[in-house]
Amino acid sequence: MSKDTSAEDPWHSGGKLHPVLGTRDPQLADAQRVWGEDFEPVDLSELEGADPHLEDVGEQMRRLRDALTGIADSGADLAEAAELLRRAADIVEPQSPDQATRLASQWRKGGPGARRTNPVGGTENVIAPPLRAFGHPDGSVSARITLGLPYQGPPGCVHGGMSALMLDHLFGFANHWVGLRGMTAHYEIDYRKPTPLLEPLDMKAWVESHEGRKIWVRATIESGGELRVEARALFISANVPLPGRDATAPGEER
Ligand SMILES: CCCCCCCCCCCCCC(=O)SCCNC(=O)CCNC(=O)[C@H](O)C(C)(C)COP(=O)(O)OP(=O)(O)OC[C@H]1O[C@@H](n2cnc3c(N)ncnc32)[C@H](O)[C@@H]1OP(=O)(O)O
Repeated sequence: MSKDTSAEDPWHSGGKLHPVLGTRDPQLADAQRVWGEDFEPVDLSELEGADPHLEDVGEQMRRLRDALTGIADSGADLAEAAELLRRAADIVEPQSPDQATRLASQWRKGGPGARRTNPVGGTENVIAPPLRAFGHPDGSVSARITLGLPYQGPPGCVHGGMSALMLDHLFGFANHWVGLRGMTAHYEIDYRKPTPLLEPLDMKAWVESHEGRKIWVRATIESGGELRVEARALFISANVPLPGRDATAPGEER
C-alpha cells in the first residue's frame, strides 16, 4: 500500500518512504514490540539530507526542554546554562535569514517542505515531541510515544490539545499512506479516559472512506491497553498557495 511520491511534488518533496526495519531507533523498536515483527513498518517521517549539526542542535534543545520543565522547585543553578544559551543564540541568530525568506525556501521547487520543522514530527522543531509515524500494510498508520512534563495539561496527564494535535497530524499521514491528501475541514474528538504522561501512548489512524474530495478518517490513542481518545475527521482535498510562489505551476498541484 506504500506510495512512492514524486520529488517534484512540493507537499511530498523528498518524501520517498524509507523502509526502516533493522534500525535501532527506540520508537521503531517499541512499535515492533506492539504491532509485531510480521508487518513491514515504513517510517513515514524520515526525510533524507538533513544537516547533521541541525539535527544535533534539535536533539540538544529537546534534552534541555525536558530537563528544564518543572526544574524551578529543585534549586538548580542555571546561570552558566543561561550564559551558554545566550552565546548559542548569538551565534545562530545573525546567520539565520528572516522567517519569510526561510519559509519561501522550504517551499521552493524540490525544497524540503515542512516535514523536518512541523510541530509534531519535525526533528528540527524543539516543540515537536517528535512523533514518528509508521505505515502498515492494512492502510493504517501508527505511532508510539511517551510524553513528558512539557505536554502536561491536567495533573499527570497529556494536554487534550496535544492529543488533538498529534491525531490531526496522524490523519495527514493516514491520507498520505493511501495516496490521498487534504485539509482538515471538520474534527470531532472524544476524551474517554485521562491520557497519562510518562507512559507509552499507542496511536493509530486510518482512512475510513473517501468519495470525491471528501476523506473521512478515524484515530485512537490507547495507553496500558485502554482506549483514551478517539477522533473522527473530514478532510477535503484542496490546494493552498505555496509560500514564495506566485501560483501553483502546472504539474505541481498538491
Ligand atoms: C511523507 C509526506 C507526508 C505528508 C503528510 C503530511 C503530514 C502533516 C499533515 C498535517 C495535517 C494537518 C492538517 C491540518 O492542519 S489542515 C489545517 C486546518 N484546516 C484548514 O485550515 C482548512 C480551512 N478550510 C478550508 O480551507 C476550506 O473550508 C476547505 C478547503 C476545507 C473546503 O473549502 P472548499 O471551498 O474547497 O470546499 P467547499 O466549501 O465547496 O466544500 C466542499 C464539500 O465539503 C463539504 N464541507 C466543507 N467543509 C465542511 C465542514 N467543515 N464540515 C462538513 N462538510 C464540509 C461541503 O459541504 C461540500 O460538500 P458538498 O456540498 O459538495 O457535498
